[in-house]
Amino acid sequence: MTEPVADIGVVGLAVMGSNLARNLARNGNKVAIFNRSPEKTEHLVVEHPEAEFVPTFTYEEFAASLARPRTAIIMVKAGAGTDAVIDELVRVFEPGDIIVDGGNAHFPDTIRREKAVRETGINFVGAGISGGEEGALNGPSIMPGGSDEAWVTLGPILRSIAAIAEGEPCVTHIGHDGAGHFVKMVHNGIEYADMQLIAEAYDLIRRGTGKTPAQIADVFAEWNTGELESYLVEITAEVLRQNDAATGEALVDVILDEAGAKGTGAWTVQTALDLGVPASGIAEAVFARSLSSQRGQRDAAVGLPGPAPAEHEGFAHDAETFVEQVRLALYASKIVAYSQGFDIIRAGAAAYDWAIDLGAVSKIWRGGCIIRAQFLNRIADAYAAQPDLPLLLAAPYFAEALGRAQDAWREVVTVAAASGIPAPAFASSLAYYDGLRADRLPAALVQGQRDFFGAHTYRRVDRPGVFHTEWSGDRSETQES
Ligand SMILES: NC(=O)C1=CN([C@@H]2O[C@H](COP(=O)(O)OP(=O)(O)OC[C@H]3O[C@@H](n4cnc5c(N)ncnc54)[C@H](OP(=O)(O)O)[C@@H]3O)[C@@H](O)[C@H]2O)C=CC1
Ligand SMILES: O=C(CO)[C@H](O)[C@H](O)COP(=O)(O)O
Repeated sequence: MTEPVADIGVVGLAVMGSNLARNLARNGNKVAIFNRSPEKTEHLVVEHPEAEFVPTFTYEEFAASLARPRTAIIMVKAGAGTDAVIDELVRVFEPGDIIVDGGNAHFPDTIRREKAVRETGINFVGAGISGGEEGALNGPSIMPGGSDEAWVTLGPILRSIAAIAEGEPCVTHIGHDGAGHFVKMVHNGIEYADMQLIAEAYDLIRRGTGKTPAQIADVFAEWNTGELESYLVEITAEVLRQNDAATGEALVDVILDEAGAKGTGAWTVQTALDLGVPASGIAEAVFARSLSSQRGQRDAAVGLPGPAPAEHEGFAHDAETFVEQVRLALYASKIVAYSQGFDIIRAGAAAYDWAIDLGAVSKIWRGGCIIRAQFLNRIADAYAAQPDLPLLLAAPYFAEALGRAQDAWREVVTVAAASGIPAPAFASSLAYYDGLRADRLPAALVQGQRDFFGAHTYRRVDRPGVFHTEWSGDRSETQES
């Protein structure tokens, strides 16, 4: 019989779980490991003897190896795999033990699982973990939900393995039940938007200036020394600089232009729609990936009228000026994407009764995760100055940056449209910004139309109340009681 020698266990030893287990071991924990296929367990033990893992091959053995109260982190394929592992752990665990799901679970699943597991007396914590392979090993950003009771035990463990940014661990108790996975979902939605904006910036620079991918890598490397400093800008330079060994071409030119997606971006947009939050920049990023993968429709659209980007190649007369305009447009659009992301979190917190501290969220995203960026310090500052900030992009720092970017942002969107270069995230971010600023929106006409065909009523600018016009009668106005 296995002795209860381990402080913590990890179930699921693929990329994330194996590296997280090593991170836990490096930080003074005795780690029990288990994977459905035993080969992964055996492999990890052989590859990393320094970690002194406790290998286990049945759930009974896994539970027996853990000191009480038992704590296990699940890192398996989200969905049915997570449910299967939870069922097994609930079978072998006892009241007071803690099960942490560190995968990319959809937050309604986490709410459901937390409720079901709580009834057994076992604590269930859905924790978003970001940082990929490197982050899991060296320090991810961690977004745990779950109960206050579980956080007392988990907090010190998670703090010991999280990334450190500005001297602070990138982990905080986000809120109860599904709050952690909700925030991780929005993190990924912002990730989609950031990646799409960067991709549009690359495309515009390439077509506008004729620079090679390697030259554009230099542009991104330079941008990474300023206000755009971020992990995604940094790795963009790396990807653009990479040559394909087989052809000698830039790797980016031999990668099929059809973007994949595992679903977290779509969940973010679906949630934003449900909550009535106009997360248009994030939505465009998700749709841009979908469009890229519609190969049949893209083939059917070849030859349709419109400017042919090739004819406009090198349209930027002053390459350096254009590159700077794109930089400013990227920064402004990025501000919009983050502002929309924080709006989704605020709306989610209200809808699900989670006390989410938006400033704390911005702080734990400063290190370890995929969207880590210098920029998040400015967001943290904005929430520190005004914790109930109604609109992030209107905070003084961002308002100034948006002011500075105005002309360039508009010029880049104009030039993209005129040249037939798709820049949906840039364009929708600008339209969103203009929509917010507008003194008056054509929504008034939409209200009139709704009242016309469906007696849906409207409110007036000059007096309170709800009104309807008798459109099919004498067109007099009545006030609803
Ligand atoms: N990869 C990344 O960069 C990131 C991933 N995540 C999330 O972390 C989790 C793990 O990701 P990753 O390491 O990439 O691994 P995968 O998502 O590829 O999942 C593979 C792991 O899941 C296990 N598994 C699948 N189905 C079952 C099942 N029914 N019962 C038991 N185990 C099962 C596999 O076991 P077996 O070996 O037996 O097949 C394997 O250990 C996922 O939820 C993912 O979304 C989060 C952040 C970043
Ligand atoms: O969670 C992550 C990082 O935070 C993953 O990298 C993310 O799942 C990637 O998503 P997609 O495959 O949809 O691009």
